[in-house]
Amino acid sequence: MNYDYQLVVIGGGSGGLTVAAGAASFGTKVALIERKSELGGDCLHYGCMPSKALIQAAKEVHQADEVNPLSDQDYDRLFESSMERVATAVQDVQDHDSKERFLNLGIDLYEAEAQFLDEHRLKVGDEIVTAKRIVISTGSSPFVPPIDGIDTIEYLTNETIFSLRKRPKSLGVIGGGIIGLELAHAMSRLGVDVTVIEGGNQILANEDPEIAEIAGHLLSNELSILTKAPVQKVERNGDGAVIHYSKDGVDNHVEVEQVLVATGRKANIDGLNLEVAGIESSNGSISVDSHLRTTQRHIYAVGDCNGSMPFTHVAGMEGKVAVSNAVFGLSRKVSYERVPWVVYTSPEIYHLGLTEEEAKEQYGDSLLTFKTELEHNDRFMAEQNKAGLVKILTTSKGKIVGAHAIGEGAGEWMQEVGTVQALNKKFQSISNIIHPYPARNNVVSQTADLYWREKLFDSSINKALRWYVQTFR
Ligand SMILES: Cc1cc2nc3c(=O)[nH]c(=O)nc-3n(C[C@H](O)[C@H](O)[C@H](O)COP(=O)(O)OP(=O)(O)OC[C@H]3O[C@@H](n4cnc5c(N)ncnc54)[C@H](O)[C@@H]3O)c2cc1C
Ligand SMILES: NC(=O)c1ccc[n+]([C@@H]2O[C@H](COP(=O)([O-])OP(=O)(O)OC[C@H]3O[C@@H](n4cnc5c(N)ncnc54)[C@H](O)[C@@H]3O)[C@@H](O)[C@H]2O)c1
Repeated sequence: MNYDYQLVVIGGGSGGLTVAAGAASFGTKVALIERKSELGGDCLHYGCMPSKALIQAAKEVHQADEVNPLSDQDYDRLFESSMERVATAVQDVQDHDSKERFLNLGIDLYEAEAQFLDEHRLKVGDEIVTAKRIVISTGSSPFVPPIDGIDTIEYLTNETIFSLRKRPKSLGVIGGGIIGLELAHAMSRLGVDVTVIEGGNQILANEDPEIAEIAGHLLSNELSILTKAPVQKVERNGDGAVIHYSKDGVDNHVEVEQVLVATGRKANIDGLNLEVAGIESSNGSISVDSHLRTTQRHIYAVGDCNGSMPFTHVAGMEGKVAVSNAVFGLSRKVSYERVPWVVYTSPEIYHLGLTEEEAKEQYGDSLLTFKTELEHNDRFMAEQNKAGLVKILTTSKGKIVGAHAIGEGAGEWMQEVGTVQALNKKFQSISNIIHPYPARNNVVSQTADLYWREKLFDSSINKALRWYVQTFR
């Protein structure tokens, strides 16, 4: 059978753009279908980019306030200009991800919603497009739980919060995950009175509990955080809202001007008509095997829509694997073991691999844990940024199984551990790398030195060496 395209990609976000550009650069005849008028997806328009722009603007406002306390009028003005700055930043990246760039790669662009008619045919607006192979990369949207009264208020999500121009006096954030905390912290630094209400036992449920506890403690200096406080009901209150939650079995409430719902994500699969193409889903996401193939061997799914790990760098990594498999017919597998992530609160949190609890369960007594508190590092002392911790988990031979840190800039300097792990080197090898003093990554080599202290200085080898030196030298 002849097809219109060798490859059709559905969704022009982080995953879809990687696949379309990668496949086209190897001569594949590619169509990219995106329902929105611009390419870039969630990361560019409602996610990574606007949130990081906002975090930076808010950090600068916070620093200004520390030097010279800001008035209400100052905050109103700076809130508006920070939001304008976010829009400019998004536009800058948009220009880079322009349609022209993809058209110049020889890709045909369709601006329409795609829907399967069968396993090789798609309805794209008024047209029918046929494809030999298909990659689905339709991303995810905010999941809004069925909280009583939620439809009676005008709540914000990550899709609407960046459109605010007027500073709300107060904001209730339902959900203390990454989205909730990054945005809550930025908003509080822009002069908004923020309360985060998290139903679970800890904020940042996926973080190592010790790191999450430090984060909760530090963030509480700038905003209110409630844990073990599931939100049960919301009500309209004039132009604002009342959020009802229960804490320790006692019902309580908070009155706020605006509500941000940050309670997780749901894959964008509803309108795709997956059933007619024989594509199965499970727990609301498209089911894929380790080659990213769906239940139809010629159809792949990458990024947030397959429910693996909802990060841009994962969508990109999966996109590259999908290109290898769909374009070259290889059988490359995905692995999530070495995927780091960063929470861009201030200070930042770096996460790689297993938490201490998970690692203990897997490695038992053979697990080694190396920790350095930032207050024991010269640079962090010099900068008076002493709050924070580095925690590395290794096997007895030094294989890195988990790496966690909270500290100023941790997202950058901790990646050294991720790089060493990716190169299949042992943690202690960092000890032999000369770090410029006093770069912040000295705290990583300082932590690696602890491995040698444990292995050499406190061991029987050390006793033998001491005996040798004292007896013969
Ligand atoms: C507030 C926030 C902050 C974030 N910050 C970070 C961060 O700092 N670092 C990080 O790694 N990740 C971050 N993420 C996560 C990141 O945005 C996502 O993991 C990433 O965008 C997923 O890429 P994707 O290609 O799977 O989906 P998307 O980028 O969402 O792209 C999917 C595209 O498919 C289109 N589409 C959907 N259905 C159809 C259809 N039927 N037909 C045609 N088109 C369709 C959509 O319009 C969309 O453009 C953040 C997310 C949020 C919400
Ligand atoms: N820096 C980054 O890389 C970055 C930034 C933002 C988002 N992301 C990605 O987006 C994903 C989704 O983030 P998220 O924060 O929306 O989801 P999440 O699942 O991490 O957090 C949602 C939180 O909401 C809580 N919750 C749910 N219902 C509740 C209720 N009724 N009352 C109180 N609390 C309730 C949950 O217990 C949970 O802790 C992240 O896991 C991450 O992969 C990444």
